[in-house]
Amino acid sequence: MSTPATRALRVALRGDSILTHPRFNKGTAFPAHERKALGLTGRLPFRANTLEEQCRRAYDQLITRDTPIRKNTFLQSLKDQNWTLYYGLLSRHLKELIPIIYTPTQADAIANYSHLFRRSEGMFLTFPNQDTMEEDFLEQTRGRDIQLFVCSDAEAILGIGDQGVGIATAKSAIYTLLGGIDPSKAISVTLDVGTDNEDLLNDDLYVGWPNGRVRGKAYDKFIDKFVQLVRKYHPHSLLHFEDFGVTNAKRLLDYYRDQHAVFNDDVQGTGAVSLAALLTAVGVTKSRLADQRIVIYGSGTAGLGITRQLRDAMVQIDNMSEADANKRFYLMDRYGLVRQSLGPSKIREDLHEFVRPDDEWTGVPTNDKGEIGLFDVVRKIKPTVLVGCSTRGGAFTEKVIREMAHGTDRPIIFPLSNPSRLAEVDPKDANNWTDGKALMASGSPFPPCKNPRGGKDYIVAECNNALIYPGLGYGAMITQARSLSDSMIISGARRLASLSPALKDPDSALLPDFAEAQHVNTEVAIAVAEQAIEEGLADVLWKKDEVREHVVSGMWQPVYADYTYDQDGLH
Ligand SMILES: NC(=O)c1ccc[n+]([C@@H]2O[C@H](COP(=O)([O-])OP(=O)(O)OC[C@H]3O[C@@H](n4cnc5c(N)ncnc54)[C@H](O)[C@@H]3O)[C@@H](O)[C@H]2O)c1
Ligand SMILES: O=C(O)C[C@H](O)C(=O)O
Ligand SMILES: [Mn+2]
Repeated sequence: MSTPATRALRVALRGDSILTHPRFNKGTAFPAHERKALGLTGRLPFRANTLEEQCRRAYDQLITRDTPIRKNTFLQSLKDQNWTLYYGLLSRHLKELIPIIYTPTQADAIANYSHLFRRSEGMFLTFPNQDTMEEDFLEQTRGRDIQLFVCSDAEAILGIGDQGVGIATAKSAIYTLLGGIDPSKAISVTLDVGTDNEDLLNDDLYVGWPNGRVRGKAYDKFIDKFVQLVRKYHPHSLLHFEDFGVTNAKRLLDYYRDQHAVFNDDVQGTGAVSLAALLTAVGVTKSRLADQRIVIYGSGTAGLGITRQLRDAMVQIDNMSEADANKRFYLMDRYGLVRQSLGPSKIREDLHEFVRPDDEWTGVPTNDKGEIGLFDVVRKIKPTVLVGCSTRGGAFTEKVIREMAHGTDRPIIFPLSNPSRLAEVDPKDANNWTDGKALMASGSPFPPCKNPRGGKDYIVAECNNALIYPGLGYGAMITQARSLSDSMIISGARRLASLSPALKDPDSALLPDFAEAQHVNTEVAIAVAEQAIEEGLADVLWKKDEVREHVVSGMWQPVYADYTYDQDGLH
């Protein structure tokens, strides 16, 4: 039975209003009987197309756009018109189009958001309007079964910093594309608390709130007001945090994780995908996680998230004590190696477990500020693993990489900073400098590398959290898990690692290709759902052997539904 409100909405969805509604619109794919029932016969050209034909036409239009950013704006318009066609097209050209709607092109789209702006998408909750936040929230969510909120305050967008507004919509689209989440059940939320980006503040066309960033108690109160609305009206939803600044990301995650199913992608998603890549790499080098000496270059949100995830995996998988596992890590930041004598003014409190003692470094050269740089760290400790999440493009110089290759046979090198120009090293260079011995994975997509010793090209795995976060999130959502536990995340990472090509052929990529990203995320979701049930965190009563079927059948697919229409409206 439809309520008067939904009936009114259904009856209203006729004619132009259905053609301009991206969720229900089929464009030329409306069949004759639906055209007749919905008042569309005179609004559409005669011939009805299949989705396949529409995808062909859209693709032909897309490829006339000659730059990635023009392709991105074209696809954004398509998304505003017709979700089924948009996701149908992306699914048919996954590998080619993910870099257009997501990393790396998304970085340019966000940096130019105010100038490319055509139509708003998702929810905007802005600091000066906080008195009406509940009304504004309900205006878009009332009566809807929202299962996923993807929110960002845009303080640390990829490696390009404070952008005021942006990112949540692309991350949400990837959930649908790769994780099968119904786009009508997901909502992206911009939490606009201002920006400290002077270029934006001086730009007359900037669409966000032109004010310095709100911080401290006022910021916390604003965020809390939003989180409490999510909890009150959608207690079973997943709340995904994206690209918050380093002073907020982990703090908010820790604060809310016992209250609601929250997930921070930069901390946990990045930790999980990096763990999967490293599990495969140590399989190739026939060693254990616990045997590695790991340098984390850039100890911000992602750097610490990766460190803690790898550390926890050493404890869980290799039965190491936490204290011993902590010692396998050498964290670095803009002031060099994170070591005792830097003092509390430089070392954030959450890095304390990983601070190196000074006596370990006597005799090692320092700069005039007493800092130890990457080359000297590499020379002294001979790392087996070097991870970059510093936003410093080119920081892994030839000298550093060659030194690393002196100390270990198969250097494991992950330049994870995005977009491409911020990668700590171009994999092609690292490949040459190590004579093709490096085992690599990068945050943005890079082409395969020629093998300097002949033989087949080396495929650089794309170690981007999009290979796992849609599955982690969907696995938690479909089981209505009360939280997304560390064990659920480790299960997802292990499942991802088990699908890596390098497991079968050590010369292959460390992670599955993004062309497989839908299948991979489905498998991750199954592993996460199984673990949620095993841990007693799930709110569903499925037996283990039923999980796969529930996960797969619950996924939203970009295919047109048949509409029926009666006096109650559209169904
Ligand atoms: N591949 C992925 O899936 C993935 C996921 C998350 C983040 N990232 C990338 O990682 C990078 C960092 O993201 P974040 O969210 O952690 O940002 P962040 O700002 O929290 O962290 C960056 C850290 O690098 C440090 N840093 C800056 N200059 C440095 C230098 N010269 N040497 C050493 N450290 C330096 C900063 O002080 C900071 O602590 C971004 O480029 C982002 O795109 C990639
Ligand atoms: O957005 C991405 O491509 C990955 C990651 O979340 C990032 O912040 O770089
Ligand atoms: Mn991110």
